[in-house]
Amino acid sequence: MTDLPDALRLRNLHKSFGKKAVDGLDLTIRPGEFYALLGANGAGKTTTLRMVAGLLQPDAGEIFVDGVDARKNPIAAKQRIAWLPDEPLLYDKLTPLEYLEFVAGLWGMTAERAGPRAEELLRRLNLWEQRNQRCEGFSRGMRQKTVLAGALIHEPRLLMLDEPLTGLDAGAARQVKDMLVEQTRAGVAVILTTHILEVAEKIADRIGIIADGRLIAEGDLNHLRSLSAAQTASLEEVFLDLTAPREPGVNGAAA
Ligand SMILES: Nc1ncnc2c1ncn2[C@@H]1O[C@H](COP(=O)(O)OP(=O)(O)OP(=O)(O)O)[C@@H](O)[C@H]1O
Repeated sequence: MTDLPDALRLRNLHKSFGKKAVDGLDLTIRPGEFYALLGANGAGKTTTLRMVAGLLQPDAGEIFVDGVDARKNPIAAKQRIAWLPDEPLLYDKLTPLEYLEFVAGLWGMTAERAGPRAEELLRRLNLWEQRNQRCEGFSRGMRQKTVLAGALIHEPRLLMLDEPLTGLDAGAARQVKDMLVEQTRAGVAVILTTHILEVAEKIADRIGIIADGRLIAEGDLNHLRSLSAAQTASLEEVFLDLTAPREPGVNGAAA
């Protein structure tokens, strides 16, 4: 395991839209690691993930995915990535099975490889019974599970999810969370953004806190607690403490 390349390595990543959105970000995620990226609205989380997914061009910096330089070899990098945006596109007139066939076709997968993989994913996410129903009548949870299956069809090494649990009921959220943890056990690295701090607290191996496009703290919950002036129990309190605006000369958050 140790000689595997990092699932994701960002070095000195920059992106500005007039105002800096990502400002010299360094981030490393190991294979099989579950990483939660936290930050207030506008902190730069989505911009970071969109650059990794190849949807936005960085102004500067390095992006390596599973050892592949994503800026030099974007296609090879994309083949290793699954990207689930916060408002994923699902074709309502397709059934889950047709949707997975469509996505597999975009990846150039053969029917021999895609068919069993689609069945495995749909069964695992409790969608097999609905495999031939059009997605147009689906609940938010069923839609989210369908796009998650689509994101995983090509067996990516790095799974990136932007707010994947927002709006899901407890049952659907549990199925998605279980699926993500299962992926990490199979060696897939997972990075997700979430405002549901309990998810990060309970599932993540490591948590990164981003503010103004910079990583201001990173580690497991105990480590983050040790950085917080409050040293309080919940991640919510630690997060609020580390991201609170500081008066000059006040110690607290890690630089
Ligand atoms: N396409 C864009 N054009 C102009 N500004 C943008 C664009 N995308 C993001 N920004 C700005 O970049 C900054 C970072 O935004 P980003 O969406 O990455 O934050 P975020 O941490 O994902 O926030 P949220 O939790 O609200 O999703 C914000 O100031 C945002 O307004």
